[in-house]
Amino acid sequence: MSMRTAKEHLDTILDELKVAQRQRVPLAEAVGLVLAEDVTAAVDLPGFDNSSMDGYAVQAASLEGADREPVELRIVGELAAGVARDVEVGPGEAARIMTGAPLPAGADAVIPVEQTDGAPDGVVTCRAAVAPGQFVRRRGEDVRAGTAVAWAGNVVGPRTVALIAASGHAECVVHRRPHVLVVPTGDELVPPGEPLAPGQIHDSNSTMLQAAAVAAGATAEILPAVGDDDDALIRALDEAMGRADAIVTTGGVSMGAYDVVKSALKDKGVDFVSVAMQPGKPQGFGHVIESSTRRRVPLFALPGNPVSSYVSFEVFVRPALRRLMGLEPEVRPVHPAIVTTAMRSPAGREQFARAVVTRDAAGHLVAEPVAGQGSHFIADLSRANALLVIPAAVTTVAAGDQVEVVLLDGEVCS
Ligand SMILES: Nc1nc2c(c(=O)[nH]1)N[C@H]1C(S)=C(S)[C@@H](COP(=O)(O)OP(=O)(O)OC[C@H]3O[C@@H](n4cnc5c(N)ncnc54)[C@H](O)[C@@H]3O)O[C@H]1N2
Ligand code: MOO
Repeated sequence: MSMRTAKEHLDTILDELKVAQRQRVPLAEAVGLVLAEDVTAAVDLPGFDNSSMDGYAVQAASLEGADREPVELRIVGELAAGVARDVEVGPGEAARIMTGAPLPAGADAVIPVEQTDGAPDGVVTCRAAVAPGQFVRRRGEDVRAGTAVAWAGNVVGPRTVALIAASGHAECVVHRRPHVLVVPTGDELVPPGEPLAPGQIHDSNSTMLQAAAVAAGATAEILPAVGDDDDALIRALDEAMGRADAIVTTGGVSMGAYDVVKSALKDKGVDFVSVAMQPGKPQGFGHVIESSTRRRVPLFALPGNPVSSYVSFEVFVRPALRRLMGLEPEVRPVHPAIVTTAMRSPAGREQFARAVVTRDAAGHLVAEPVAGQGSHFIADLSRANALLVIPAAVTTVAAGDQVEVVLLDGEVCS
């Protein structure tokens, strides 16, 4: 087995991945995805001159001096939001108007109802002058029909979908959301919630990897655990890979007598390598080919130890899924933090230790490594909110040293 750095392994993976195909989807399904085409407004925004206040549409000239001496105007009609503009306002006239209703022909301003006696019909008494254009939202002042409102490469969020919807579209073209197949392996695995026989454990990696894939923006499903049998693994993959954009297996990649993923896939396009990192040393990556369609699907063979599996997903699979989705950046940012306790790290292996990161009174990040740094400590993995990254050349870290941390849940609390 060749030995490579985590960065080299990630670069190898990213080099071999292409951004997912484009697909037209309803706006609600586009959130979190990247636009593959510019979006052009089909309509002006606002679509017509309209009122920003409940009040009366008037000619501003009719209310000259109304701030000194109230002016009476004849009510010639009423406009609610959603109605056609079938009223005309002349000098000395007013039309009762609601917020969002079209400004009637002839009117050039709106006096808010609070500055009048609020008469529903007949004559309205106005106690303020208005400037031309006051409380009028002009057609096209926000967006002109035919102009671009969102661009290929933009990540679609709630505000983008508001604009695209207002601009006249129910759908947009994005890079497809990848679907991930999570494939647990090992005769010892039992689905969560089921009773355990001697030697068995609950399959916790699958749920973890599915959740991590969904958190990264993909959809994911879990296949029934495959036993330590090469043919069973190949059959399971071939049956399901038609619906997958990426496959993540867990377990069966090290040196054991029953390491099924490695033995079944090493001649089927997957490279098994040792990565100079801890945890996560044994890794597999390559493209497997669906026998009926010859379609190539990227496959990540992650180690079975729960912490190794999680760290491998974070360091390799998450950036890869983002690449498939056309998202940047590929990796989470690193931040400086002060470590609270001394640590040792193996020579020649980059360490991704788990830590609880908080903010001190001065606002600096402080990283407390969790007690259990072995690859099987699920409780400490769950408690941690950061990976503390120790470079391969560093073997000891003293309390108070500055280290680099990757925050797993975004911001930290103090
Ligand atoms: N002789 C050697 N042994 C091992 C080496 C080595 O270099 N030489 N590497 C160790 C390292 S590092 C790792 S990491 C693991 C990787 O093991 P595998 O990927 O082959 O995984 P398994 O042997 O199938 O399982 C390891 C461990 O994880 C548990 N497991 C597996 N799947 C799940 C699951 N879905 N949910 C929860 N837990 C799971 C499994 O029961 C084992 O305890 O190899 C070391 N050994
Ligand atoms: O590399 Mo293994 O992933 O240490 O536990």
